[in-house]
Amino acid sequence: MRRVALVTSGGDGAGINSMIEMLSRNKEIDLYGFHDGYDGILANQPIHLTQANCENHSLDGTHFLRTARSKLPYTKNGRQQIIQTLLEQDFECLVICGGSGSQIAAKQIHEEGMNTLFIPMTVDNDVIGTDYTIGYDTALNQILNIIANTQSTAANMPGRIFMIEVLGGNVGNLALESALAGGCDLAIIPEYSTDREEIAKKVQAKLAEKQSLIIICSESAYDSKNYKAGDQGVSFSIAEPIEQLTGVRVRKTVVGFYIRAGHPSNQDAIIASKFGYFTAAAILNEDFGKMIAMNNGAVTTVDYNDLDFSASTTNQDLLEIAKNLNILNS
Ligand SMILES: Nc1ncnc2c1ncn2[C@@H]1O[C@H](COP(=O)(O)OP(=O)(O)O)[C@@H](O)[C@H]1O
Ligand SMILES: O=P(O)(O)OC[C@H]1O[C@](O)(COP(=O)(O)O)[C@@H](O)[C@@H]1O
Repeated sequence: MRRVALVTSGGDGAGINSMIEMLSRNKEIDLYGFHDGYDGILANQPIHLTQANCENHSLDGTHFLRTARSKLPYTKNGRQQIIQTLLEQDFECLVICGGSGSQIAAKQIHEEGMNTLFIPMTVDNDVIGTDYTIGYDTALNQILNIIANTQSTAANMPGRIFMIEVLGGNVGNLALESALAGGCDLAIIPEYSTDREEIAKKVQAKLAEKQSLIIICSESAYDSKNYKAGDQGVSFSIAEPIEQLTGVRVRKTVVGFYIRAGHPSNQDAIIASKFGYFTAAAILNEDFGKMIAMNNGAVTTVDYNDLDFSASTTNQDLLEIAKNLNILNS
């Protein structure tokens, strides 16, 4: 039996239970999870993740394991504490599920003495080396529900500007994709100029052509570097000059954390299941130091050393379409 530890780290992502459930099915793997990310490893109360414990819960919105942000991996000393605790318990590998920050930690922990595998999980879909992250599709679907309802009220009561603010961290993928999928009029994303006056002029020009406008605004569309992940309310400051210029009140919805929870969509559940299946294979083949990824529609394993951390994670195809449609804040 291969003794394997698993943590989730950073923001939660719907579907991760499917990945864990799939991994727990493998009879050659003895799987243990720790609550609360890296801190949970030091708290050292492993939970045996057997198939019997995991089955029937893969589609739950509540994860098998709580996730968390932790100071530990930022220092070599912290990482050594994690490694030593796991080695003392004879773990052969640590599976880390998380976003772009957790990915850095996974690589460092691997290089410093503990085999790791990394599974991309974040609603932001901003992880280097993979087209897809667990949780993204469910979050998009939740946003699309909100857009659909807003479109109804926009049709019922014309003459209004609606602005829907969504999560996404430093990357505009959630805003970009939901604006395109939802047929919205503008996506304000951090990759483009967030100059308030320019945005207001663009909105004014669009309002001259349409009865109502629906704008999707990324949480990080700040015009300064002061943004911290999870800050909310940027749409209020963007709306102010729009209202002054157009004389129309902006009706705002800050979607916030509603989108991170809930039952996973089929896409999240099936991709997570595939990730679990390929993670088991990587463990049995001792193919460590890798990320399980989705690229061009296929599950792949990507060596940490092949990751280009300076690359953009914004979806370039969608960006091109949005640019051509003139629905970006540029
Ligand atoms: N540069 C880094 N070096 C080492 N560990 C990091 C780094 N960035 C993040 N981490 C670890 O990963 C955790 C999650 O990272 P964070 O960026 O908050 O979320 P996510 O992994 O979902 O992007 C952090 O709390 C920290 O424990
Ligand atoms: O829950 P917190 O700690 O406030 O974090 C909020 C951040 O988490 C996210 O929802 C997901 O981020 P990560 O998955 O990268 O951790 C971001 O969209 C948001 O900026």
